[in-house]
Amino acid sequence: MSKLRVAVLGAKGRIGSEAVRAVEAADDMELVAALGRGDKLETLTESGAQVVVELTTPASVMDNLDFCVRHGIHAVVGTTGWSEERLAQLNTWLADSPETGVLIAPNFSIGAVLTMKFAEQAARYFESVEVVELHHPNKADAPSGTATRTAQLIAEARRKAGCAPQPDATTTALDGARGADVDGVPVHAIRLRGLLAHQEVLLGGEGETLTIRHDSLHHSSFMPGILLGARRVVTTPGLTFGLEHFLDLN
Ligand SMILES: NC(=O)c1ccc[n+]([C@@H]2O[C@H](COP(=O)([O-])OP(=O)(O)OC[C@H]3O[C@@H](n4cnc5c(N)ncnc54)[C@H](O)[C@@H]3O)[C@@H](O)[C@H]2O)c1
Ligand SMILES: O=C(O)C1=N[C@H](C(=O)O)CCC1
Repeated sequence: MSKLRVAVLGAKGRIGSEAVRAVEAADDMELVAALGRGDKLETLTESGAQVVVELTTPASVMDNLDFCVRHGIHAVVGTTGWSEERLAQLNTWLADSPETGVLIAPNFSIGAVLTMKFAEQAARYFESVEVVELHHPNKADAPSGTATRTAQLIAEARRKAGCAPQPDATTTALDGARGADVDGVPVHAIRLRGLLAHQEVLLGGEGETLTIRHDSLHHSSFMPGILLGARRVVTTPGLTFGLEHFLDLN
């Protein structure tokens, strides 16, 4: 059977360099290009890449995806910074290239995907819910893509269940003291040397609390998800948001 021809964008970065090694080690894949900042995107077409693993920066990701989708190259995207406007733009490009698949995964680690799922399930049973994400201090964006997605899933679950707004008597607060408001859910971002990627979802009800915590201790935690994404995206046209859609979680 022929091997899947995979390219990595952001190949010298923290997660990109790990992805290069993971693709090289996968029996069913061939690494055909490993591009860094300033490298020509035409290398992707010249190398016959079928799937691009996009692990760059929010400033670069849209131009890279524009190129990939225009050339019918599928993409697995871990880069953060997704807004409704960006997703709409990407969907417009995909409409002109209906065979092409793009997976955007706020987090590729199975534990983080399960954290999001468990938080979504638990959200409607508790009066209060807040998200704390903790990352290495080289991270460029806050809150993390994972925390943003977690908060959105929680908010949606609470809306569907008709939950009342969260109790919070705070009337005076220093800017930022109550975190960022993501769809009504407070999200707090910690940046600390020694950490990689961690998240706690704190839920509180009368007389009890529930804490759901996940820790990525090494970039290797993201690799099975990236490889699964690359295998599945080639037969899944259009936009898929979240690795959970490629996992049998129900
Ligand atoms: N979804 C996930 O599971 C997951 C996990 C870890 C990191 N991330 C995200 O992945 C992104 C990268 O994270 P990182 O920690 O590796 O950052 P990093 O800064 O270490 O790496 C980014 C790399 O991309 C390169 N780059 C920038 N523009 C480029 C371009 N146009 N073409 C090719 N390369 C380009 C940079 O030079 C750098 O080497 C961030 O958005 C981060 O949040 C996602
Ligand atoms: O290290 C990072 O940067 C990470 N970014 C993603 C996010 O913003 O959620 C996933 C975890 C690691």
